[in-house]
Amino acid sequence: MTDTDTTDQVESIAAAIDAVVDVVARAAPEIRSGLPGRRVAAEGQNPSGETQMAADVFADDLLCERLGALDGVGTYASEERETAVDVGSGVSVCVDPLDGSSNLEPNAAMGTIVAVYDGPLPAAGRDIRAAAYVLYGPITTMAVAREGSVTEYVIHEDADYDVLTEDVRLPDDPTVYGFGGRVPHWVEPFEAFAADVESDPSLKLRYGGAMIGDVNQVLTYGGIFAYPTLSNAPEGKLRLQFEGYPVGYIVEAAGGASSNGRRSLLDVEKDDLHARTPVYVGNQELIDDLESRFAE
Ligand SMILES: O=P(O)(O)OC[C@H]1O[C@](O)(COP(=O)(O)O)[C@@H](O)[C@@H]1O
Ligand SMILES: [Mg+2]
Ligand SMILES: [Mg+2]
Repeated sequence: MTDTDTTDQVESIAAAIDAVVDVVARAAPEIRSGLPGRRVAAEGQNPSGETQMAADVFADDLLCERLGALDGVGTYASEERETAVDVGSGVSVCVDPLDGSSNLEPNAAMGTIVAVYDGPLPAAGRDIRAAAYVLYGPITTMAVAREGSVTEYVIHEDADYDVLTEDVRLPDDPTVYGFGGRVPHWVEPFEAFAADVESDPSLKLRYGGAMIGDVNQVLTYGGIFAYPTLSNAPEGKLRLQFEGYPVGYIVEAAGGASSNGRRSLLDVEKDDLHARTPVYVGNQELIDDLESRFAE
């Protein structure tokens, strides 16, 4: 491969990332406005064995169609479909079309997550070139991580979007934590860590049940989000390609840390597209402390 090829490749990946981010931002108001009639179960289950909501299927179909049509996108995969779809040549795009869709019924926050990999799927964490999430909160925002920095945008109803914050950084002094999974299923090292976090007077529980909402609080206030290993599910619940890698990449690009309990999420490798992983993301010192419990 020549130097020119390498430069061309870098440029075409950057152009594909620009296009993916633009499509996701512009689709967000449409996804949001498509939710009201779709807060009901669809017929099928997703490959993780979870009941799909009509909104999961709707968002997946819409994103597959729009992202799959882009020049420079080679593969589309999502949490909602068994196998990746070959859509051309270029980067691989992995999507969690609706993150936290069990929040549809109680009308609480949800997200859309996208990861762009330079390589075939299932990709390695270090193949990730960009990651983004949309947060459907009281307003619609989007965080985009690429080249080691995170930019936050506000997305307007007409699908235009503006920069809110450049170079988003986790605050140095963490104040929030949110831990998923049933407490009786937490394992001893995590229980001990959680007990210390709970007794720290500078930290308070803020847990909303959609990873993207909970992670965005960590990005905003500093702290830690975990969906941990569980005694009845050692790999936890969240999926590496669609949730673990992108959220780890975003939090690390914002100056925080990510872990599966032992190493950065980006260094975890699994050869199943829908493989799960424990997820711990937040301020470096909290992740270091967490990892030290699992190392004991
Ligand atoms: O229902 P539980 O066990 O509280 O799990 C909550 C976690 O599951 C998720 O909803 C999984 O994501 P999906 O909604 O995309 O399946 C996370 O957003 C959230 O952190
Ligand atoms: Mg999810
Ligand atoms: Mg989902």
